[in-house]
Amino acid sequence: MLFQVEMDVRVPPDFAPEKLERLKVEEKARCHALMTSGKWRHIWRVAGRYANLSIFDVESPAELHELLSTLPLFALMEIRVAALCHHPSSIRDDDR
Ligand SMILES: O=C(O)C[C@H]1C=CC(=O)O1
Repeated sequence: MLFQVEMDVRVPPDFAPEKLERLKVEEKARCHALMTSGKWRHIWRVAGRYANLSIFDVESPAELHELLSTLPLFALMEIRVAALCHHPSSIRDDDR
């Protein structure tokens, strides 16, 4: 199942810089692991914002929630999810 996920990172002004750096390193590693597994299919930076637009390919909404809610930066992110399905005009068979 494909989901569009938009993540806006909201760092409080008083957040400890060294803790943020550690979380960012952990987040990058988790992202790489999930991309390697195929579950995190794409990630793009949203120009002008500390945010990304991602595509996840998972078995269920429950699995997506588990993957997102255990991200190291989860507590600092505002996340919006949209379920995706094949468009009848699409000529691509790999976007189902
Ligand atoms: O930078 C971001 O968009 C937030 C988060 C998502 C992946 C990652 O490495 O950090």
